[in-house]
Amino acid sequence: MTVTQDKYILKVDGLGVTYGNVVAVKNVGFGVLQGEIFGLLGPNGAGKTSTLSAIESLIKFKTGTIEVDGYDVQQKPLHARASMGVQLQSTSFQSELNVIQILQLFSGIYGVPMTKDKINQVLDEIGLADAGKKKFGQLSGGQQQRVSLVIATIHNPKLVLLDEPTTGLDPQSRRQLWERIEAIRDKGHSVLLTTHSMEEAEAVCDRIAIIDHGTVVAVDTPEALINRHKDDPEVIAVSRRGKVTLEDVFIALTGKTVRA
Ligand SMILES: Nc1ncnc2c1ncn2[C@@H]1O[C@H](COP(=O)(O)OP(=O)(O)OP(=O)(O)O)[C@@H](O)[C@H]1O
Repeated sequence: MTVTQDKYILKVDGLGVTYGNVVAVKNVGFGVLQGEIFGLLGPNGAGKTSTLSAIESLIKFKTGTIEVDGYDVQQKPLHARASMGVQLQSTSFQSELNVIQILQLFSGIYGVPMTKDKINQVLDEIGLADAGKKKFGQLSGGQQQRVSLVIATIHNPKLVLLDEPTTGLDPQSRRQLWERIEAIRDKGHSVLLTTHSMEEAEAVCDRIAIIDHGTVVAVDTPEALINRHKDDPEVIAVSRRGKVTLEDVFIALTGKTVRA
């Protein structure tokens, strides 16, 4: 982890999000340090996407404050947004454009033009050196995710937001994407990701927050959470084959009930 002097790039404090009568997020608070991968974990409907949407200023929130690189997202939305990169869904890209055209398009939109050499270098870095002329729609899921990660970081944002980045990928593509995410972290960016995979959280996240029913129930490193709870009777009761994992801690903290 390359955390620099505990500088928070993202600060969420007392966040509350409601949709009509539905309370989606209640008094959520956490911070993401410079140069760390922070995971937001929670069962279906826990409030992860609502929290990300509030950070991205896609929805108005009822209570609390959010600061990105020191900019309040409500007071200085343009500054805050310029400090963030968001991984777009693959459906957001025109499938008929080829990879080079997509990189050119988005570098133009973000105002950071890329030379031919720079594009080749980027393609090489993400293992797509021979795929520049391939249409986006012809790429595999893993390749599409790698292109969309590049787009999310094209303007060198301090904070990168990834909503379930590896869902649907095979183990090889998932590992490759983890390495890309770690490379982004190692360049000094902060990454906030959501995931349902406890294995992923243990493998790549420096710290995690577990959120349930719209509230944060735990924040720490995956190892510290396992160590703190490994002897809890609830954790031992759900553990399998004698080994306590982050998933056991997660289930013990959030319950076994399947959410709608
Ligand atoms: N646009 C909306 N209108 C009404 N209720 C909503 C809306 N979006 C989310 N909700 C509700 O807010 C709560 C939190 O949803 P949210 O999508 O933030 O959870 P999540 O943790 O991202 O879930 P998942 O893991 O299933 O994506 C849920 O009860 C959900 O039904």
